[in-house]
Amino acid sequence: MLPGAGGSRPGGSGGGGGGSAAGTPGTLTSLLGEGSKRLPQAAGAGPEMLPGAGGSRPGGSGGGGGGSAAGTPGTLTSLLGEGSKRLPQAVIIGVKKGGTRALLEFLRVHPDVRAVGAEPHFFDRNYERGLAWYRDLMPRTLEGQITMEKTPSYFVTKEAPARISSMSKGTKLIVVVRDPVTRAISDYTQTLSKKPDIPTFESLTFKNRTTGLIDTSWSAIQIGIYAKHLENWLLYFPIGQILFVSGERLISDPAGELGRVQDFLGLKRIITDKHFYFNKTKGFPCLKKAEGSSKPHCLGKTKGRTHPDIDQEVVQRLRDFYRPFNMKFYQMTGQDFGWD
Ligand SMILES: Nc1ncnc2c1ncn2[C@@H]1O[C@H](COP(=O)(O)OS(=O)(=O)O)[C@@H](OP(=O)(O)O)[C@H]1O
Repeated sequence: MLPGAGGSRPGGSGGGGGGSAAGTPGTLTSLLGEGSKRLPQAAGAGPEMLPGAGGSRPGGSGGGGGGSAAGTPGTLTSLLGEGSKRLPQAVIIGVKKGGTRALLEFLRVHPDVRAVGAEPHFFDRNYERGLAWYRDLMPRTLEGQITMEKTPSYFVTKEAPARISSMSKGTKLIVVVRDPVTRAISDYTQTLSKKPDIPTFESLTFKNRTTGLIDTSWSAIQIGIYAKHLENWLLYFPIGQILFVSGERLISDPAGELGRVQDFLGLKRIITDKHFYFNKTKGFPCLKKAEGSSKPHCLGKTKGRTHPDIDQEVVQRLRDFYRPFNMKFYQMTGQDFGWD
């Protein structure tokens, strides 16, 4: 276990939550080889503070830019105090390090999407503040515009499905998933960037290196058991109300994935391959024009970090560990993410 792995924040209950979800099927429980176990504090999950955190941007509503269906640009809308703050109709619930920021930034280009910039962490850490507090974080929208937010820790928060369902049973949920092994390494890389003295990835992976027993209580490992977390959501939402976005394809074919997302949200397909270019220096797709700007825009330097080299034997051991859970996840979602 990583002692106090990164993520503890004052007043925060953290992205933890989810021990074994009520109703975890016997197969998953036995695959894990254990009974209920608390998911520790998500490692190193600091809030992403975008400029104008809290949803606002200078002169903007956090939506900014883009004309609405009625033709009023978002920034003008908020300056005029037009429109109203609404609870989100769609939420990106995970997964941590899946590519959630990229998806939200790309979606914000759409004139009918308005999103809060920072992660509200309402359904995990701030729930006691109430829905009025949550709504107040949201940008103003006009009829026909969709309000969105992203907080990746919701996916692994045991209470989140019931809470989101009680806000609105019709909330559309989006999960960006990524190969759980790469995701774990990405998660560790983030923690390492904040706490350079932590033990190696290899030593944190195992409860006992000699026997090869994996420490499933380490959040970097635990978060990637997608099938287990999904069980918890399916107690409250039909599978058709959850869209699974491939984190890998979001990089290799952003326009293709954005096409699926726009369809799911009932939006006109406005974001297309014309909006993206591949930035060789960054090594990732970037926007030709960011929302509310005429300049090209790549994500910041905390996105697309160089990962440390991990012992290939350990990587292989993790691949073997995740395989049955991945298969189960493919079966549950009807999608093969090609992680093996
Ligand atoms: N276009 C583009 N630009 C930069 N980065 C991109 C992009 N698309 C996906 N990604 C991947 O997003 C990973 C970070 O995921 P999240 O934004 O979900 O992280 S977080 O949970 O909000 O911290 C991040 O992980 P790392 O590469 O490990 O840093 C990226 O691989």
